Amino acid sequence: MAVLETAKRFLSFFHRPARLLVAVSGGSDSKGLLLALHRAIEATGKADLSLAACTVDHALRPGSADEAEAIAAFCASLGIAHMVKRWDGHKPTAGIQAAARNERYQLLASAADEFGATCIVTGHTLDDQRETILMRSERGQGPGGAGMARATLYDRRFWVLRPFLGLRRADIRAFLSAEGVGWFDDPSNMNMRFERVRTRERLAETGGEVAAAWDAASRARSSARAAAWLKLHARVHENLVVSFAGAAVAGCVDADCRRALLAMAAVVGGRTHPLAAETVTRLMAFLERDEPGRLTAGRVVFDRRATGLYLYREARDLRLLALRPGEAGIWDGRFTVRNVGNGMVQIGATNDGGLQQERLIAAGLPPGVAKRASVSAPCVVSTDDNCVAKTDVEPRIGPYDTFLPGFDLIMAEMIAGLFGRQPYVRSPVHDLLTEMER
Ligand SMILES: Nc1ncnc2c1ncn2[C@@H]1O[C@H](COP(=O)(O)OP(=O)(O)OP(=O)(O)O)[C@@H](O)[C@H]1O
Repeated sequence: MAVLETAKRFLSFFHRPARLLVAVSGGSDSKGLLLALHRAIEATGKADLSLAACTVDHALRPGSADEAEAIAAFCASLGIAHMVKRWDGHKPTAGIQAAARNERYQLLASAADEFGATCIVTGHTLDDQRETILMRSERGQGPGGAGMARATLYDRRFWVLRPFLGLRRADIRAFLSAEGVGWFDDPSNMNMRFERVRTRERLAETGGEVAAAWDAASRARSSARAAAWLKLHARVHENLVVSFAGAAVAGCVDADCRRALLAMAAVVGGRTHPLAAETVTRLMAFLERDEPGRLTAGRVVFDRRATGLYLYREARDLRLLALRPGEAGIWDGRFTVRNVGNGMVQIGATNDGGLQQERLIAAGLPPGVAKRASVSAPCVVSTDDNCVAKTDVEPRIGPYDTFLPGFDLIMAEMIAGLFGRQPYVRSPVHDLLTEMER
């Protein structure tokens, strides 16, 4: 049967020993995944692979706690350790699905920590994939906008693997029915307020044809080309300025190079998302003019000079971040700062641009660029009386540090390296890009 075979094949890719945390919502996909992985381990007698499970109770509707308990009982019947994580924090009225998703991944990662898991596994299916591709392409990412990766690194800590991404939901349901196991149907899956639900309806009408044109392997190849272009042409100075040689800029008409440039711009601007399509059009027109000048987009100044193109953070809206001793936080989306001193500190934009400016000039940047870029450097602007401020500062790779899709790993590694960062955590499966994305 396709479902069980898929589970067995997936397990065969693992570096051993491994402990997989299965994210089980109680819907058919994740319940089918848990059961299929359990049966696959039973059938192959792989003692060096084990399962644990976690259910996130979003506490958004009555009865959710009972459903979580029912999943706990199902796991107990299989002898699988299970944990319920409840979302107790503030729940916004707008964007509830996105907020629930962020919270869910955080809670799953904390469960993975507690279980000593090697990775997290979710039950996304081909049906989910088609919806995602259609939604993203309609949001302006063009036809065939990116789909989900089979493997995504969450928060630089855990790989989230999606072994059923090539399977249809109907097959998983048939597998569960044959095993005599039922599932919950989440009522929010019927709520037409949600974009995903509307997309699902439309796909059902068109038979899923619209969304088929995307494949992870070609995206991974494009990512590799983008990385090669960055290696040749991009330089990072003091983690504040990214420069490109003048001749390289003309290359941005190529889609891969453009993606690389936009990813760098997102890092410099401290943003997780790429620029909107109309802003990209404006930027490309500016670059094609090939004349000295400045354009600001997505909190980044694109400073075009005879010597090249320079990207740096615009000196606006640089907020303060207060950190207690031992605490870490993200400043301006661009730097993770940890307070390793003994007093409270406030991080803000530098009040001594002069020193930074000298460093940037010494690194070979035009004085005008050095001057403008230096004022967006992080710095301790105040600390408690009689305390010595001490901080660890690390640059953030905004587009990839929270969710890094496997097909962008090569480009993300290149960017992280240019910013002097350690490589991302390795995936627990062999040869991620060739085997997982096939
Ligand atoms: N409440 C939950 N508790 C544990 N796992 C969950 C929960 N909700 C979803 N998941 C996991 O995520 C998978 C996808 O679920 P669903 O399609 O509802 O989420 P999504 O919001 O579309 O996906 P994404 O994880 O990309 O946000 C499920 O198969 C399951 O593995």
